[in-house]
Amino acid sequence: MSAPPIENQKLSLQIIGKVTAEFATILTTSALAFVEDLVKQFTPHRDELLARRLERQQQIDVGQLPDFFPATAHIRQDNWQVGPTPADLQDRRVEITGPVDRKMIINALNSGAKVFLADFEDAQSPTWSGLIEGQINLRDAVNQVIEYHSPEGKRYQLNSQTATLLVRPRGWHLPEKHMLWQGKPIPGALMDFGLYFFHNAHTLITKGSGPYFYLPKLESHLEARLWNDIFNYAQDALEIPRGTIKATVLIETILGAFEMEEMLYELREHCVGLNCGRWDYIFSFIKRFHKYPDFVLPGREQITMTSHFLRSYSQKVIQVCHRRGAHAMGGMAAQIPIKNDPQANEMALTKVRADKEREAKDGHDGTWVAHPGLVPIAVEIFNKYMPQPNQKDRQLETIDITAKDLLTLPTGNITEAGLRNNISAALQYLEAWLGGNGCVPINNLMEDAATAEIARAQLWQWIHYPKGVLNDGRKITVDLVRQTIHQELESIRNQVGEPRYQAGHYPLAAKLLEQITTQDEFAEFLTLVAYEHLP
Ligand SMILES: CC(=O)SCCNC(=O)CCNC(=O)[C@H](O)C(C)(C)COP(=O)(O)OP(=O)(O)OC[C@H]1O[C@@H](n2cnc3c(N)ncnc32)[C@H](O)[C@@H]1OP(=O)(O)O
Ligand SMILES: O=CC(=O)O
Ligand SMILES: [Mg+2]
Repeated sequence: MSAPPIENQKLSLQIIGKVTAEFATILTTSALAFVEDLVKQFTPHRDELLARRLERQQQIDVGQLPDFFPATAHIRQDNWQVGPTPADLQDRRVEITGPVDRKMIINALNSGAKVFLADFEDAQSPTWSGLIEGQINLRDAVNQVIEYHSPEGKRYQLNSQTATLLVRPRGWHLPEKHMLWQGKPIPGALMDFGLYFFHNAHTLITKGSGPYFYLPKLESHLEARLWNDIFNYAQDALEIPRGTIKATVLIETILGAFEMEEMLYELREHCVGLNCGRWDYIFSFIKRFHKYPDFVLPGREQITMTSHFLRSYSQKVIQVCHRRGAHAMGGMAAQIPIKNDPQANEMALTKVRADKEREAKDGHDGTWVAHPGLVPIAVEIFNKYMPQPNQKDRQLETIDITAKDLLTLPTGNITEAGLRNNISAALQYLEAWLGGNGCVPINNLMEDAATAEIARAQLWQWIHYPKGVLNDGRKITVDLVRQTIHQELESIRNQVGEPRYQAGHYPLAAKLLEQITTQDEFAEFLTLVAYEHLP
């Protein structure tokens, strides 16, 4: 299917957000016509697939546990490979991620990592200004003219050698309320993908790179097929050969784990890898089984990648990817460097090292880091275990991961410290997110939308089921959570001081957290609830 010429189209997309002179360089008539085309072509199907997610949830709610589909067994058995991997994606040993903030984009591209994932998703609060500024920043980065002057007088610009750029658009669930089509918010993913692709695809190709994407939170191979259709449509519209776009799919939902091979198949012309998005994966595990009183997980600090269900899933990702010629990317350790406390810092770095070492030894072809200070550590470990650009030739055919492995509950307990940490982290994260910041350090850990989802999902689960009991015997109740939210809010208020507290969004964060954890219904996404309050 090829798109009609953009110049002949009459624009019916409505822009509700502010359009400054600088924003107008992104929100051009041609770019908006392109986004509008994508929206017209693909929104109805996106809506159907979101409805299908709810149907799957209803099936699970009545006891149908997920399993590998008999109907797609031929895809898992047949002989096929993904399309070729471009030269600048062959070696992905360390990928740094970060929001589309101007300074951070420069720092990340200069960090020494092989790849930079510029994030419109877990690490980005989707304010209108933040998103459009992010598009400006990315365009300037692609054109190698990006600069930043800090208030302290420091000047930032790109090094001669930089990381390969990958962009992660928002997940299918997130709307963009500042762009309306037929009076309704458009899918945020189509805005992020459409604007970035329209403005940068040709330049990237000319530079010898390409339009590369990370695809988040997919729940089924049909959702992967939708992205494939979008890629074909977009490439045809801009007269770019099909197969030029290269994507990496995050396996970060429990249902997606049962269809990872099918997802790779659907996107085989466009897909070069899968990634273990461990944080959303844990969240998805809690969410999809939230009706099961026995599926109550221990405190999130105890759910590590060595837990059977997570280790099994990461091994499955490696097995599937290597069988099909794709990169099997590892995930993000939550630890970040700790300033002014060498001992605590060393302990954090030891945890990061152990995580990266396990990934490299297991067969991952690369990993994620959250901070430039972690790049040399991860590089050193992957250099040691993977001197070659990747280890795709390592086949894990003797490993047999079953549905039971993927559904084995992690063991552990729930402590008061864990309860307080979930409440405090969710409160502080939500407050930051409502203020336009999508990734923050809290207690020396990186917290983003995925980790905050785990925190609030656990609180809901612990309140609602008999197994939600602290290790000192106290049942976690609505009253206990309310009272602890209040206490943690006061403690944060003392810590940040009155001016910061008054200028921030703390009471709203507390209200939303209380609502989402104590209500009967399990909210599909925290970010959807909070988005109503975002400018
Ligand atoms: C579950 C998932 O989806 S994981 C993927 C999503 N999450 C992310 O992308 C995490 C990204 N990381 C971050 O946002 C940050 O590292 C944080 C918020 C965790 C910590 O940030 P800070 O407290 O500002 O870190 P810190 O003060 O140590 O930063 C030192 C320098 O490194 C820079 N920096 C820190 N993290 C990054 C990053 N990820 N990319 C680029 N630069 C970074 C800072 O901008 C700062 O630069 P400067 O010295 O030039 O001013
Ligand atoms: O996106 C990554 C995750 O862990 O979630
Ligand atoms: Mg994620």
